[in-house]
Amino acid sequence: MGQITLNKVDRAYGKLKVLHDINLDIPDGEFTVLVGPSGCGKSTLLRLIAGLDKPTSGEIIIDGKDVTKASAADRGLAMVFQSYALYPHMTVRQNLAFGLENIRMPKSEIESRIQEAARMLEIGPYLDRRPGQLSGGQKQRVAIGRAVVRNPTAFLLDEPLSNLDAELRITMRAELSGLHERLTTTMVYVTHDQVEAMTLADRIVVMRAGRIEQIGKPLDLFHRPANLFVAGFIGAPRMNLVPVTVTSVDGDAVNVEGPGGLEARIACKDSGLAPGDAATLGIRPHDFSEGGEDAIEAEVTLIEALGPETVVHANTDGGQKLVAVFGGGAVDPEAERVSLRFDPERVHLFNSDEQRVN
Ligand SMILES: Nc1ncnc2c1ncn2[C@@H]1O[C@H](COP(=O)(O)OP(=O)(O)OP(=O)(O)O)[C@@H](O)[C@H]1O
Repeated sequence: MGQITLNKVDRAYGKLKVLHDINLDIPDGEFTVLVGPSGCGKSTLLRLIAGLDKPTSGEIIIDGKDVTKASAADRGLAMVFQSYALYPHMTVRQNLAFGLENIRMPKSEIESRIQEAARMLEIGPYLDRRPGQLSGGQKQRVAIGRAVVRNPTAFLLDEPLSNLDAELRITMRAELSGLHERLTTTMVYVTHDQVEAMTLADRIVVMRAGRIEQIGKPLDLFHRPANLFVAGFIGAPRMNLVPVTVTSVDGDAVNVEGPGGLEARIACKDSGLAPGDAATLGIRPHDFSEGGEDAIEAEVTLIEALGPETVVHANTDGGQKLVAVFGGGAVDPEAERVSLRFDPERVHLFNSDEQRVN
């Protein structure tokens, strides 16, 4: 089992409140990823679950048991850190065995767990080396191995891949995903890398300034962000956020106008918007196509030809910056102006409280 529940959890350091009213239910076996900008409280939340820190108020329940006041050792969880946290003077084998020897596990059981973890993580050839004789990727495998041998109720991983180079991160990402599939153990994973979040998570928890903004499956967050913050945070390049004015509202649509001659009729019922209201139109860079009627005219500021894709940066006549992504070769790399068209069915409309209304 590995069901984790947080009820009304707050954490303050003196007067600084870093977590506000966190309510989160992580089902057994789920891969949950906590994302958000630097300083939003992801690591603090993970440390509270781990028992390395205690909430100022609220409760933490693991498998139906209130562990709010329990020590880290009594929670049956295993943590993996960005910095690996291996003992430098011990061999890999000793690093893996250390926690198990401390709880006086029989030697034969320790050895069989080490062999199993070594096989799973392909670290068998390095068991007699010290951490200083390993590459970054190998060290991180050992750090994960040390968690695996403990057979924990849940894995808590704090940016485990951020010290690795780009190529290795991709490999390790796939391996972590495979590990979760094999072990089916709950994993709670902190990252600020949204590709990691999108590819690893069963559910993503998006945080901002100590609060949860939205919890959902990766593609639900991408297609149905609850608010402007989540819309801007999930997806790369970032969603274009264009200020618009509501010109009219009828039963099932809102008409808006904006910079560069932008005019759009967006299907939405009960938006609460009225003519004259300020709103924000969200358009994903991949949802633009070139030219046609109703297009937004803009001056090109940069074209990045990446091969399979071309990223166009442009400024509308009203000074609105836009980013559009087209297929490779779809745009003349020397173009000075561009006409950007979007499908009103694919855009997002946000009210002045930053909530999505369509
Ligand atoms: N021991 C502490 N004392 C005082 N403030 C702290 C302490 N630990 C964390 N904070 C503050 O709490 C806030 C949240 O920090 P936390 O490390 O949880 O953020 P994070 O989202 O994990 O950030 P990052 O992505 O940069 O690691 C920050 O403003 C940080 O300065």
